[in-house]
Amino acid sequence: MSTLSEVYKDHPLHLKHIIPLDFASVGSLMPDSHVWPGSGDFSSSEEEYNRTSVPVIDLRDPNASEHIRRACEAWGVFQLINHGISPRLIEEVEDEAERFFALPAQQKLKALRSPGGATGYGVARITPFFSKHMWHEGFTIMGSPLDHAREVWPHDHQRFCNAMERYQKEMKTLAERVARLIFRSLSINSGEEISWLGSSSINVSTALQLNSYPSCPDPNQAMGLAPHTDTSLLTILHQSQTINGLQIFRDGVGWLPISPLPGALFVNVGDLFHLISNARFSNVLHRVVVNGTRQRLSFAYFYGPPTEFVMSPLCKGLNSGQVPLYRSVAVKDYVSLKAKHLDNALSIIRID
Ligand SMILES: O=C(O)CCC(=O)C(=O)O
Ligand SMILES: [Fe+2]
Repeated sequence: MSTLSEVYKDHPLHLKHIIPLDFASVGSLMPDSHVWPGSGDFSSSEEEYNRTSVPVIDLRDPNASEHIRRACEAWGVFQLINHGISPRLIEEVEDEAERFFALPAQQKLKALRSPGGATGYGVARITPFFSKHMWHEGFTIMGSPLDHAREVWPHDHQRFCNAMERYQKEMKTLAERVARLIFRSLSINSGEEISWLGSSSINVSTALQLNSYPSCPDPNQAMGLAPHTDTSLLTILHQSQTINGLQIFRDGVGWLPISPLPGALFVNVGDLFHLISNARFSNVLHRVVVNGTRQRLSFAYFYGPPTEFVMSPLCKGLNSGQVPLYRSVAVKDYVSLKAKHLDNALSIIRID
């Protein structure tokens, strides 16, 4: 059975699309490579609207599944509270991520993602689709980060590895719980479609992405992370508690900032739940803007079915008379399609 890393091996990248800028060496002048044409003003006056409107789901609520269904239909995102992830663990991951991103560029490059690799230090995977670079550096982890971490810290990598491994373990359990609630909201409680969910012997597709957005000399000309949807079933995001940056796109409204809600994790529907729900759930388009004074960190945990699993719009999720909008596709083939086409991957498998 192929892993997510093996799928990415078929889509090697050029080093110029892997190596981040040495942000610490940038003075007050933006390098042209990072100036986005027509980016203009990223601020939004919708902050209050967002604060009151993005659904907040309490995982202890007995009706959580129903609330999540409504949130996935109307928004494709929600803030999750009482999720059970210990604040202490989140702090540890923050400390370790900060320790890594604060290293001199030379040191960080020791963990550089290889051209055919999926894990390690580098720019966002979506970089080749844009003519300008993003104001961002990342570290992708799938399971143990030991191989990369010991290159960076030959004698002091254990605390980084421990924090990242424990965080992924807890995130996996949480993602399973949330996925089960979402499937239940589609009337899928058992059966072939979710036979992989929660199984200890079947490898689900997961990745932990540590994101760092350094402070920027001209935030209005830079892009933290360009607009994209996630390839996952769902994504669980922790973001720095006091710094805005993430924005979601709402039809008829435009870009809305997602202010961090203290203690909450932010969940968004990815392409795969959009497909499985036959487009009932929105795979929300999102981006990240940067700020002029502070570095922002976020940790995205991507969760999906095993790579061999074939997804199709679920029959039970379809009301009678509805037709499937997408063709069936194996997770690995969809990941490949997205690696090649980014914005068009879903339209390629759409049934006209
Ligand atoms: O930094 C964020 O808030 C979002 C990160 C994100 O969208 C991603 O890693 O896919
Ligand atoms: Fe994302």
